[in-house]
Amino acid sequence: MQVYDTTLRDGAQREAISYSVVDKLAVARLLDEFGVGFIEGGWPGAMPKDTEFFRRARTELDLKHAVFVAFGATRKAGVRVQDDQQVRALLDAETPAVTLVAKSDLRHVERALRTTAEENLAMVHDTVAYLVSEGRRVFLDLEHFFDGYAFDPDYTAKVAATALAAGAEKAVMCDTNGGMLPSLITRTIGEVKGRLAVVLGVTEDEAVARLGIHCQNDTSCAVANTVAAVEAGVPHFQCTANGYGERPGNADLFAVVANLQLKLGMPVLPDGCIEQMVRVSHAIAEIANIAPDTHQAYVGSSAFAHKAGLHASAIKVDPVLYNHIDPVVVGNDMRILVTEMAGRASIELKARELGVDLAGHPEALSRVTTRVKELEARGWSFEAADASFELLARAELRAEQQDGALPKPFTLESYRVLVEHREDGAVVSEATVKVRVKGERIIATAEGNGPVNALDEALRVALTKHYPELSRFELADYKVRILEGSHGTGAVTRVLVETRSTGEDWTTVGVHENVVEASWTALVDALSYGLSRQVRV
Ligand SMILES: CC(=O)SCCNC(=O)CCNC(=O)[C@H](O)C(C)(C)COP(=O)(O)OP(=O)(O)OC[C@H]1O[C@@H](n2cnc3c(N)ncnc32)[C@H](O)[C@@H]1OP(=O)(O)O
Ligand SMILES: CC(=O)C(=O)O
Repeated sequence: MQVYDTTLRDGAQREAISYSVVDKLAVARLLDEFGVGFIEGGWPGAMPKDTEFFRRARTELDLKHAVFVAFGATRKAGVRVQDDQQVRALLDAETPAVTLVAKSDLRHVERALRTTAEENLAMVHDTVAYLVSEGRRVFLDLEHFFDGYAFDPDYTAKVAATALAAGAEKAVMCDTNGGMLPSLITRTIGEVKGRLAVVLGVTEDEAVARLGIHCQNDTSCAVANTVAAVEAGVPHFQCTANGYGERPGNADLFAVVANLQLKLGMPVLPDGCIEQMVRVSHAIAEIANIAPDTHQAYVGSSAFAHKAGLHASAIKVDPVLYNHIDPVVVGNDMRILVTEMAGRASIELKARELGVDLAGHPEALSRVTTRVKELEARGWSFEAADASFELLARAELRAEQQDGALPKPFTLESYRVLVEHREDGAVVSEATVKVRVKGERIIATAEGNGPVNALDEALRVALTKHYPELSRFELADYKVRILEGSHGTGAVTRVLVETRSTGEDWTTVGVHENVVEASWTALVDALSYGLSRQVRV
C-alpha cells in the first residue's frame, strides 16, 4: 500500500495556510516520523518558496521512511517537453519521484487547456516518458477523473492508459471537484479496471493495481471515498494531514490511515508509527497556525470524550463498551465530562481521574451528582473547570467522612472594588480585601487595569506573606459569558479562570448575577486549588 501525503502541496492550497520554507521542512520531518511512504513537497518552478524548499531539502531533509516527490503539470500544449520550463524545474528539484497533473476530462481539455484531445494525450505521453527516461518514478494525477469518466468514459480511460503505457507507476484518479460518494467511487473503479485491463492487455487485478485515489472533501465523503477505493483494490491513496486542502479540504490522512489499519487490518504504516498520530496531527496544526479541531476523528481532544451519564455507566464496567478503539493506540486519551448530563458513574469516573475516590462513598457520590446538576441548571459549567469540580468532590467526601470542611487558605471578611473614571479619560480600578489567614487579620489594597485584576492583585498582596508560592501563579486566561436567566431569574454571568504555575494549569468557574462576584468565586477557587496542590493549607 502506498501512503502518499500531499499536505505540503494540496494541503497548502487551504485558505489561510502559508508555510515558510522552515515550516515545510518541519512538516516534512513530522510526516516522515509518522511513516508515510511519499511526501509531495510542492510545485518547484511555480513559486520561489517551493523552488527554495526543494533546494534546501537536498541537504537539510534526511527522510527515513518517505520518498520525496516534486509536483507539476504536463508540458504545455504545442511545446517540446525538453523545452518546457516547468518540466525543467521538476528535474532540477532532483527528487526521486515526480507527480504530474493532467487533464482527463475532455471538456477541460477543450475549454480550459484550449487544445485537442490528441494533443493532451501527447502531452501526457511525452512528459511521463521523458521524466522516466531521466530516472524519475512518475505518478500521474488525473484531474477531474470521475466527472470526466461520467461524461466520456472512453477518453478518460485513454488518458490513464496513455500515462501507464508511457511508464507512469500509478494513474491517480482525482475527485477534483469533490462531488463523489463512496458507492459512485466503487462503481466507477469496477468499470475502469475492466476497460484498462483490455487496453493494457492485463488482468483486472493487475489493472487496478496500477491506480491511485485522490479525493477532495466537498461532499464530506473524502475519507469514505478513499477507503472505498482502497477496498475496491486501489493500492495508492493521497491524503493531507488533518484534511487540509482547497475548499473544504482533502481526505484526512489520519482518519484514512486509522480506518485502514485499525478497521480493515491493513498494515499501512511501519510498526510503532500509528501511536504518533495525535502528536503529529497537533504539531502540524501548530505549524499551519490553525487551532486543532477538537472534534476531529481519532486525534481530536474530544474524540474520546464522554458526556452522557449512560455512556459513563457502561464505561465504568469496561471502556471498550463505548469506545470504537482503545484511544491509546492512536496516542489519544479517553475523558469523562462532568455536566448536567452526568450520572453517578460519570461523577465517579471523573473524580477517579482527578485522584478523588468516591467509589466507596455512595452518599458523597450522590451529593456531588445532585450538586453538579443543581449548579449546572443555574449556569455553572464544570466541563472545562476540573479544578472547581475537584474542590467540590473533595468537600463532599470530607463531609461524608466527617472530617469537617475542606481546609481553606483564608477566610473572607469582605472585599470592595472601586472603578474610577477620571477627568483625563483614564479608568482605574482599586480593590480592598479584608481576610483572615492562619489567625491573622489582613487588609490589603491594590490597583489594577480592571476590577478583576485589582481584586486578584489585592488578594495576592494579602496572602503572599503566608503563601509565597502564589508568586508563581499566573492568571493565564479569563473568559466571561452572559447567560440567559432561568426559572424567572435575570441573566447571570459565568466566568472561567485559567491559572498557570510551573508545569501545571487548571481552570475554575464562578457564576453570579454580578460579574465581579462570579470572578471572585472563580479566583478564590483558583488560588485555593493551586495552594492545595503545592502546600498543605
Ligand atoms: C487540481 C489541483 O489542485 S492541481 C494544482 C494546482 N495548484 C496551483 O495552481 C498552484 C500553483 N500554481 C501556480 O503558481 C501557477 O498557476 C502556475 C505557475 C502553475 C502557472 O501560472 P501561469 O503560467 O501564470 O498560468 P495560469 O495559472 O494563469 O494558468 C495555468 C496554465 O496552465 C495550463 N494548464 C493547466 N493544467 C495543465 C496541465 N495539466 N498541463 C499543462 N498545462 C496545464 C493552463 O491551460 C494555463 O495555460 P495558459 O497560461 O497558456 O492559459
Ligand atoms: C491533483 C489534485 O489535487 C486534484 O485533482 O484535486
